[in-house]
Amino acid sequence: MVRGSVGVIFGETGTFEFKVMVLDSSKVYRGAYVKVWHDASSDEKDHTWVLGQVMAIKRYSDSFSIEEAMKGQRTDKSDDKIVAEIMIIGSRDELGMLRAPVIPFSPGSPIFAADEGLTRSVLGLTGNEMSIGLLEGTNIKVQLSVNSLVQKHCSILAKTGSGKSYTASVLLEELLDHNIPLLILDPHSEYSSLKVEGEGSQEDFSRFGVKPKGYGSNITVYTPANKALNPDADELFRLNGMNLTVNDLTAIFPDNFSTTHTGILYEAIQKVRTELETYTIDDIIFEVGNDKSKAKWIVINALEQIRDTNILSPNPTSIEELFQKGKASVIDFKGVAPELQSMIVASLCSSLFESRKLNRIPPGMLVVEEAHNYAPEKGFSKTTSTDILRTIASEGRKFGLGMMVISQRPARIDKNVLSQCGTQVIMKVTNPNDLKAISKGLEGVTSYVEEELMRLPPGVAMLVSNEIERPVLVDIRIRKSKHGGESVNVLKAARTVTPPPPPEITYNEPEPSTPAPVRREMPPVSVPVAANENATMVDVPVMEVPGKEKDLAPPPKRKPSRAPRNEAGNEAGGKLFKKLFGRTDN
Ligand SMILES: Nc1ncnc2c1ncn2[C@@H]1O[C@H](COP(=O)(O)OP(=O)(O)OP(=O)(O)O)[C@@H](O)[C@H]1O
Repeated sequence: MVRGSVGVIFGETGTFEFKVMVLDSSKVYRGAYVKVWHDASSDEKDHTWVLGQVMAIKRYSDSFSIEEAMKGQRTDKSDDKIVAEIMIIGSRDELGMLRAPVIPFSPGSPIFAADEGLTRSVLGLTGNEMSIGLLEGTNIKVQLSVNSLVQKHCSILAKTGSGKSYTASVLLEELLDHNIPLLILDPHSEYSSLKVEGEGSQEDFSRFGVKPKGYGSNITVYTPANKALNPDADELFRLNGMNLTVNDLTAIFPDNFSTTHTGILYEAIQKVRTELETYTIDDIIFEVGNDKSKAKWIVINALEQIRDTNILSPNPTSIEELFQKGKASVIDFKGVAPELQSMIVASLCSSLFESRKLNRIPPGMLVVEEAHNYAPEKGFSKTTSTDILRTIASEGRKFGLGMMVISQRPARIDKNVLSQCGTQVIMKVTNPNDLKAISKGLEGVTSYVEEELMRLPPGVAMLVSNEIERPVLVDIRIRKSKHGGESVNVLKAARTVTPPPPPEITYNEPEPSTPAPVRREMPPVSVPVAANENATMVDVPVMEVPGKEKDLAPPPKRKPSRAPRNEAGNEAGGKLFKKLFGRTDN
């Protein structure tokens, strides 16, 4: 036996694979990397170490009697034969190109456990900036390049509970350590825990060569709702409510505006613009009230719905505030209705892209959790945010705006978005449609890989990237910061004593002051509320409609059609507010 060899090639060999009789089963296991000296060619240039990987392993023995084994008398298993199937990956030539042997290996050649240098260079693991874990079954660090990850986008795909948000947070920690600005769209309040130092065994931290760390003041959590609904948020998130255009408004709830309604809105905004330098949604509502058609009520209703979300403000959250070097802004969508979420994503991402194009903000990364909800594949659903996410996916790299796409349903994400991701981190996936979507979108993903994905244990990911030669399995490192988004242990919760109810929240939301409107009291009248004009009638307060003789009078003073807002910045009790944010007691 050649010193250090872990097996010997036998049988028929090819240029893509060969079989090995295993001598040291602690070094040759499924997924292990091995090396073999190639000197079958007469050309000395081809004499080199070649890297291979164990794809399958079999064990057999024919030197025992079944009868004895059935009686449990087969205790000596030392004559078991272990056979491994090796797939040849190749070697690097003097130009750094990957080459596979053109002449098969000789049977009888010894194989060895691969060393770190060869494994790294042949696989192309040459990044040295972001440590995301260890090559599965080895102590070899897997490091990615920040530039490549951010510029060429990345995706993190896995079935629920397989470690998507954990892995995403590992990448985000690394990006924060490199001062990359992050904007995180967080539907489940999972990312605020980046603030807090992680817990875990010292052994785990040292295995991966990292130390616990909380990112504290580098993380700011914004709520598009309010602080009564989301007391953990640091700041309110608001969109610009001044000088809105027809497109701005119809994009919010597109289904609420037919062509007729858009026309009424257009006319009203044109008129408001001729009279006021700056105007609010209340001014538009008032002007729509001057329209003669019955259809105006639909428009007023839609505009009031938008106003009552309280997402519009004269003091909007600026992109410059959200996207800063070394900072992560988390938009926590807790308690925000899906249609409003996608409107916010559309508006926010458009501003982000425009600001980046104009170099008003530094290069950085947009992180989209549950991306199938914001950029769904055609045929699943329609959302206002799909177009801008597609644009960022296809054009973002030109401007240094990267996107991290995270989803548990790869089959349901817009293909144009998914296919633009140069780095894919895939964890356990079992749904056949999702597996198909992953393998369709990736080069080098074979049916072997699909099988591997179904069997991945938690915490292990398959890394597929333009930078590396073939998919590799990575044991994702422990988080430096605390993991959020743990699932609730229902049984444990049921067994614990119910705590006393929390103290009632009395919260005066410090909403920026809107210009105080003057209002008129109106009797209720019946108007249709659905998007079609023949819909059922309900009672709503109505604005005064100017009579014929009043048409000649100067334009009326702007007066919104509803009662003034209270100090908390909203009309507590608005039906839509309740629908969108779940409660109204703020
Ligand atoms: N690399 C890892 N090391 C240690 N634990 C991990 C790792 N990855 C995941 N876990 C554990 O697995 C659990 C599930 O992970 P995570 O919350 O990231 O799943 P998820 O896919 O985001 O789930 P969901 O779809 O429900 O949000 C967590 O409790 C986490 O502690």
